[in-house]
Amino acid sequence: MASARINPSILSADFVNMERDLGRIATADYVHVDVMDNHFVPNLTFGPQMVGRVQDVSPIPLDVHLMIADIDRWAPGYAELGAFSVTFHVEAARDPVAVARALRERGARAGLAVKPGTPIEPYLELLPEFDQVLVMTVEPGFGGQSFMPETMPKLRALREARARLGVDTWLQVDGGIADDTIAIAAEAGADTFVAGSAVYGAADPAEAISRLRERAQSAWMEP
Ligand SMILES: O=C(CO)[C@H](O)[C@H](O)COP(=O)(O)O
Repeated sequence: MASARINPSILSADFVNMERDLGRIATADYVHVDVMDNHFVPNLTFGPQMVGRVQDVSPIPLDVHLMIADIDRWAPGYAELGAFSVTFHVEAARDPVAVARALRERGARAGLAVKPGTPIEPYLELLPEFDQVLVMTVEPGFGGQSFMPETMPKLRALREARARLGVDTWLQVDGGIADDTIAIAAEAGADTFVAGSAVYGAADPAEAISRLRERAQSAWMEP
């Protein structure tokens, strides 16, 4: 397997020192950009103008996570900003496959996200339409919450479906990922890990990124 992907979430960065804080995670794989609209989730972050500026100055590619309503209307614009990947919530989409195709047509990887309470089974056969699936391991909206291990069966189901369908869809987790939880998600099948407070709350974010990567990869190697 390739190395574990670590995507720090700038939800935990200093919003008025964003360029500095992007520089602190230059050794990560992708920067996770949480777009929240105060409708789909109770929190509010930023929209396309800010994401475009992050795209301009980030040393690593953008992994945009849309936690917004009316996805069918707004998601394609984030791909046009040049994001590497754009992930949207199935709970907010009228036609998830059409959204995924619109994202891919615009050059972005298409990602499907599910909240902790949303079953994954109805979407397993759609895996070929998506480049990544994000299993939320907290309720979306805020950083610093506790990891929910009860979401792990979804990763196992996704891993099985991916093998059966012969696709290479990345399996991402987001929420409460830290030194003590990343191995649980890695063992269940995750290969891409979003971490906000565990990276930006560390004295040395680069060291935290490296440690998280090593812990995930060690979990893969355990029998
Ligand atoms: O999507 C998110 C919240 O909805 C954040 O990316 C996530 O919570 C990361 O924060 P932490 O690692 O501190 O849990």
